[in-house]
Amino acid sequence: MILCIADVLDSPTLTALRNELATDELYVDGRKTAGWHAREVKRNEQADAGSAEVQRWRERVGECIRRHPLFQMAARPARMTPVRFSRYQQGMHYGNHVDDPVMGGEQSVRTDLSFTLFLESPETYDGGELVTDTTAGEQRYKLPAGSMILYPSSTLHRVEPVTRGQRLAAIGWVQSQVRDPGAREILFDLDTARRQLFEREGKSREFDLISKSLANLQRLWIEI
Ligand SMILES: O=C(O)CCC(=O)C(=O)O
Ligand SMILES: [Fe+2]
Repeated sequence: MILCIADVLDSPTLTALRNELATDELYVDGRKTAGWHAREVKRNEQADAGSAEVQRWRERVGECIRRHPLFQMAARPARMTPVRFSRYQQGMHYGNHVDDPVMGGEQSVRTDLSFTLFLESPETYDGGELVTDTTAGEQRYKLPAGSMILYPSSTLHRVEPVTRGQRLAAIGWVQSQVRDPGAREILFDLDTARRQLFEREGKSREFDLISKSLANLQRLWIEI
């Protein structure tokens, strides 16, 4: 399941964050954190370590993502990597690759889900689409600033070359409490359906039975 989540960051937060990330000195070559095969195709910059202020922003953005109700429902996060800020200036890109199955940090994270939170308005740059390359064909994503795409880390994907302006994004990886993507989607669908039912009819007998099933499926499938 691939999900786009709107309004993860509001406009004043985005403006403040873009100001913070406007300094060239913050960035290092993105190849530093790529696995040996991805390094071949990775041409971007990252503000990973940076100043104490950047560090605070990484935590703050991570919290905004973690707290988002739709992210909670879709990802069921057990662990997350620290958020990484990446910048693609004109000519930069990240060719087709698959993300490493385990990411380091203080804690290892099995990468079940990857996310990209777009930080620049799409009109301000050309190119820079995130492209997922699946057996069903390619899908291209270039979302409004503050919106995020959540996709299975098992997907082959790339970032198209930026041909004007710059692409700024916050990216990261999630280990889910529900390892199986099919099971995760069933929980997401049931939770969505019961919330819609509740909005329409309040706390009905049907709502209670779906809630019971949802809770019992979680007992079967959740690993903590
Ligand atoms: O910036 C993006 O949208 C994705 C970046 C990416 O694929 C990665 O860092 O592994
Ligand atoms: Fe990737």
